[in-house]
Amino acid sequence: MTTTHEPLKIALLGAGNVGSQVARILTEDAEMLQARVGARLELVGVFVRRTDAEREYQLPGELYTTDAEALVDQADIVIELLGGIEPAKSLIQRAISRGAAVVTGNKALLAQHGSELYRAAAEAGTQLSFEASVAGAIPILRPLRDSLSGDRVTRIMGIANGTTNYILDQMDTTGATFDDALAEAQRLGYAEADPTADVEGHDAAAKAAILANLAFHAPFTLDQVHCEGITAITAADNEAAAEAGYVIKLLAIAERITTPGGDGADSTEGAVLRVHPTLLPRQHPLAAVHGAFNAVFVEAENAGELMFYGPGAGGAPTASAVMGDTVSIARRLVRGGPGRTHTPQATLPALPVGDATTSYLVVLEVKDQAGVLAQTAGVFAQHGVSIEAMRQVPLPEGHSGHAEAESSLRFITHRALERDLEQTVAELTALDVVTDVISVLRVEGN
Ligand SMILES: NC(=O)c1ccc[n+]([C@@H]2O[C@H](COP(=O)([O-])OP(=O)(O)OC[C@H]3O[C@@H](n4cnc5c(N)ncnc54)[C@H](O)[C@@H]3O)[C@@H](O)[C@H]2O)c1
Ligand SMILES: N[C@@H](CCO)C(=O)O
Ligand code: NA
Repeated sequence: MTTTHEPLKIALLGAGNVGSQVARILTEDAEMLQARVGARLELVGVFVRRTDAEREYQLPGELYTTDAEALVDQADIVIELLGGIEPAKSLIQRAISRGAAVVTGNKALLAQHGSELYRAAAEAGTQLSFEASVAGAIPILRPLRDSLSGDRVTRIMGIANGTTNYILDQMDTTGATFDDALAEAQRLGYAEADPTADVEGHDAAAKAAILANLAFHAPFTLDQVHCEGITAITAADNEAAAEAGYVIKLLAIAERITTPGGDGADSTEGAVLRVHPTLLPRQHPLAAVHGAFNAVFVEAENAGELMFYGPGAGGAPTASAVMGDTVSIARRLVRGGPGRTHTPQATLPALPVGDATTSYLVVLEVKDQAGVLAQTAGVFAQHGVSIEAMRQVPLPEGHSGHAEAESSLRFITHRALERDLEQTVAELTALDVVTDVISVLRVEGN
């Protein structure tokens, strides 16, 4: 193919897990990319901490630089794969203000400062794309932004963090310990530089905010996401879940809701964003997502239920999403046409998690005496929480138990307001006949 357009200059910031794979693809697939874009994608430099460090994919030495600003200033497209807030944010702002297009996988940055950056890009008439920031290789942001832009998304449930899915899956299927599974996820390049962001749910929460932005066309941020990680999940939780026919997944949930109102209060339309360990029935499509795979389950008014599935982490898969954004941007630079900027315009308030409805699995260790059932069931009733199923189950293996405890009770509730469920559990905990609360887990998809 003949190309008349001059080469497009690409600056790569970061040569870690993802950056080194982007460098490899830009080099090894240069011809293919040129054919698809209609111009050569010329890698003009890679910003690194040390130019002489050993890397997974080695480029000619002269391409490495420690001068990020000079590199950004000569680029048509800047690919940011440093992670973290600074210097990533300033470098992206610098690129935008020069009119360069930007591709990033930096969810931590976008979930906190996205609105400011989207606005800056729109004002500068340049493009900012970030498919890699949510669910790695899976095309999910483009479908939300484009394919579903004529529909109304009502709810998203995602397995959006590969590391925690890998850990929970290993614990469920092989009985691995939390620490061993985490070490393996780190070795395989799924985990963030500081894996606290993975296991405490912050990475999934950042993705929930970005997904909600695109799905609901409103500017949600990380601090509006209710976030619980997986560090408190115990063997007893796993056992209780398995015994009741569920699997535990860390879900990122964004849903449009209308509060019930009543008692003088008006009903409000808004969105609740939450990340927490969640029980799913074993037959739910998301329950079949194993290892470090991700999946995003989308419900829309007209489309119905959709599921997007694939590798959500790892160098090469994430680099695939980065390259997709890069090619798309490059084509527009070559052929003209409006850039794709994302400017959330709707106003949809973020509502507190107490307004969400869900159901709970509650496992209590109780004294084996007359009236225990009536007393515990009574607490659910007082808070208007309806019980779907109740069973007396054996105390979990390895659960030492209290001297007077001879039994445990497992309740599964119908859907109820989160705040009513929370109060129910608090009151159950305080009952004299309840000697321990073994598990409290939310259930979705039943
Ligand atoms: N690894 C994945 O599976 C994955 C998936 C999706 C998105 N992401 C995102 O992609 C980005 C990159 O992830 P990664 O896994 O490649 O991380 P990484 O830690 O492997 O690579 C980041 C690189 O940037 C360099 N860097 C960081 N700060 C720097 C600074 N101030 N100056 C010079 N160099 C600096 C680091 O030395 C490192 O080599 C992050 O935003 C991450 O959240 C990663
Ligand atoms: N640490 C993240 C990388 C992908 O964003 C994960 O485990 O999913
Ligand atoms: Na993606």
